Amino acid sequence: MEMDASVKTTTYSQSGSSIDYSSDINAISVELPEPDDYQSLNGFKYLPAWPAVNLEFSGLTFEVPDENNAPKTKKILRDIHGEFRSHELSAIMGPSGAGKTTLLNLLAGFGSFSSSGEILVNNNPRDMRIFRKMSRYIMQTDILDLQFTVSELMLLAANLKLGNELKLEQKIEVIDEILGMLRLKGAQHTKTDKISGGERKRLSIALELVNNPPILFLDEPTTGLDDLSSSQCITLLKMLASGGRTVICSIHTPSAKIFEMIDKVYVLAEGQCIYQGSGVNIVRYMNHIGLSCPLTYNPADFIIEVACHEYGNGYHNQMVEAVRNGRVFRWSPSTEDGKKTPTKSDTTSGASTFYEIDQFEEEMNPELLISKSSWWMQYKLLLVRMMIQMWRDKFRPRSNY
Ligand SMILES: Nc1ncnc2c1ncn2[C@@H]1O[C@H](COP(=O)(O)OP(=O)(O)OP(=O)(O)O)[C@@H](O)[C@H]1O
Repeated sequence: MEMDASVKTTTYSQSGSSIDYSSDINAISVELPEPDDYQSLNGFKYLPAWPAVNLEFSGLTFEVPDENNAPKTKKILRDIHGEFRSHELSAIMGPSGAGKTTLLNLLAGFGSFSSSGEILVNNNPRDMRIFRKMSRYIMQTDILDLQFTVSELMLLAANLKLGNELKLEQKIEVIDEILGMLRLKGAQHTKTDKISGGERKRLSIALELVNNPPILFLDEPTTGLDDLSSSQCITLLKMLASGGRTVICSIHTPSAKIFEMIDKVYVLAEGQCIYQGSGVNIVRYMNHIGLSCPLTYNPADFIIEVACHEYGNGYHNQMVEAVRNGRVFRWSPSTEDGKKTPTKSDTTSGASTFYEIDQFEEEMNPELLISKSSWWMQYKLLLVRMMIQMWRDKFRPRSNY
């Protein structure tokens, strides 16, 4: 029981915040002078503003060895093109096996060795050194430490990601703001094995927001959630996008309500793109090519059925061709003044003017690329976390059967 005393919580109160944290996790935070280059953005008072990011890809192909036909390969993605922009919530849709996760992984920078094609970040070739710092990937199954409360995990993430850049009080303010925005304050003292599915998903997002990344990738964020939690999750992602971020998720069959909230829909079928554009335009587009979506039908279900050839085989090639030759782009959301690339003033703070920039890297504040916490600090934090976890696990009440 001695250890229990050492892990008892301390209450910290700053700017209306009243979050309890494990004193062991707090022990590693050291007070430093206030940094100058943080600004108020989106309610995130102390987090740095990143430049907004547009992601463009062309000729993207991904193939794997065909196990049934040894010397041959199987094409998972076939020469696809597209663009995902800042300030937009984009969704990659398609039937099971269409290649959604594969595309999301390639865009996030995983498995790119066996792929071909070009991926551009704000019109420049993607530099993985920078891209890794600015993007976060939230997987379908979140891995959370069950023996910690929501607040403790958030503070650990803040210490790992923000290092000594911020004082403890400032980190607590940041955490408070994020938990407030994601409606997690009610669960802040609850251990993560007790929180609901929707709260778990929001916590996974909250943990990744700690350094305000400009690009978020999410694999099936609504899987396993009920209708209400799903639409709350998508509303939250839309809010993050409207703050200047580029939010890209894969999604299986969204409800009509969720589908309406998506700014840009990218539909895959058999590794090819059959539609990219605004979700609200999809019915008019399909009408245009001779496919009539019944009034009472969910357009998302309808296009997935089309992708599964339920309305015949003739439409697939026609739709792929319309994407290839650019005819489909008239159904895309309009860009401001026809300008697509974010400017220096267009950041995750929510600014929204667009014009050309030549060197994206030059626009970045070099401070953003420097790791905020040293390997030694990370080692100490993770060691303390492991010890607390082992201790709590040892004294966790177990059922007798
Ligand atoms: N490394 C690999 N080796 C062999 N096959 C693969 C590999 N990666 C993906 N595939 C296959 O490629 C296809 C697309 O996979 P992917 O996971 O991208 O589909 P998805 O659209 O996300 O499907 P789901 O909605 O079911 O998750 C599937 O048929 C999958 O089995």
